[in-house]
Amino acid sequence: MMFTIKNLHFKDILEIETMDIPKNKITCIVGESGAGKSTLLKMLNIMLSPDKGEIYYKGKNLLKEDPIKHRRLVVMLPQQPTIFDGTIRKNINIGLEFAGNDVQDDSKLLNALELVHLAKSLDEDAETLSGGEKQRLALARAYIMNPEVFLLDEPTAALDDDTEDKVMESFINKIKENNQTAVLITHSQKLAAKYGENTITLNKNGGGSK
Ligand SMILES: Nc1ncnc2c1ncn2[C@@H]1O[C@H](COP(=O)(O)OP(=O)(O)OP(=O)(O)O)[C@@H](O)[C@H]1O
Repeated sequence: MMFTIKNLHFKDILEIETMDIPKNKITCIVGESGAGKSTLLKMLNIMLSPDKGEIYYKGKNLLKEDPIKHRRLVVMLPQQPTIFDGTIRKNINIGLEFAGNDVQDDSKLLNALELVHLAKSLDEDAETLSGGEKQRLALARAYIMNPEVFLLDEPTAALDDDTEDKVMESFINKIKENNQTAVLITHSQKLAAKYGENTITLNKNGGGSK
């Protein structure tokens, strides 16, 4: 297992007796708005801690792990990713910089842009991109960090169906090739049916079920 959760409570939002998230699989988290999907994802990245209970990452208790080190291995793409002033190049490299890693050269950055189907120059100002283009830029930023696990919060919410399909297909093929794991929140039944190998449904006012 990549993550194991036991007896987790968080305010009146999450109550999860037990939950397993497998390694090398695509896990989709589904459930109505407000059910706590983003809250759960943030806990897997130590952005939030439960009031009670334990979360284990590869058998280690997350509450005892260094969040900075953990976030090199487990990278989160938030629902509304931040775009920084400056070029596309800077915006892809900035995740590596924040993690204290070396930046990548242009050929690697261009590979990442290609993977997310963003046909733009690295010198272009990121601020001028559309909402869906910014979302793909942030996905490229997560990808280039080469983590063990991707936590993706509605990564294709700003994309049309056709682009969503292209981006997810190449992204997921790549992470399969690299033996990586993904946990992905989605409202798209189509996406969950096509790519989900494991589905977790969260219900409002409490628990998770499988
Ligand atoms: N740190 C927090 N403290 C208190 N309440 C919070 C906190 N974070 C989120 N909430 C509340 O918890 C509930 C679940 O929020 P969350 O964003 O996890 O839902 P979600 O399932 O991801 O929803 P959506 O599908 O709309 O994105 C919401 O009612 C939200 O207001």
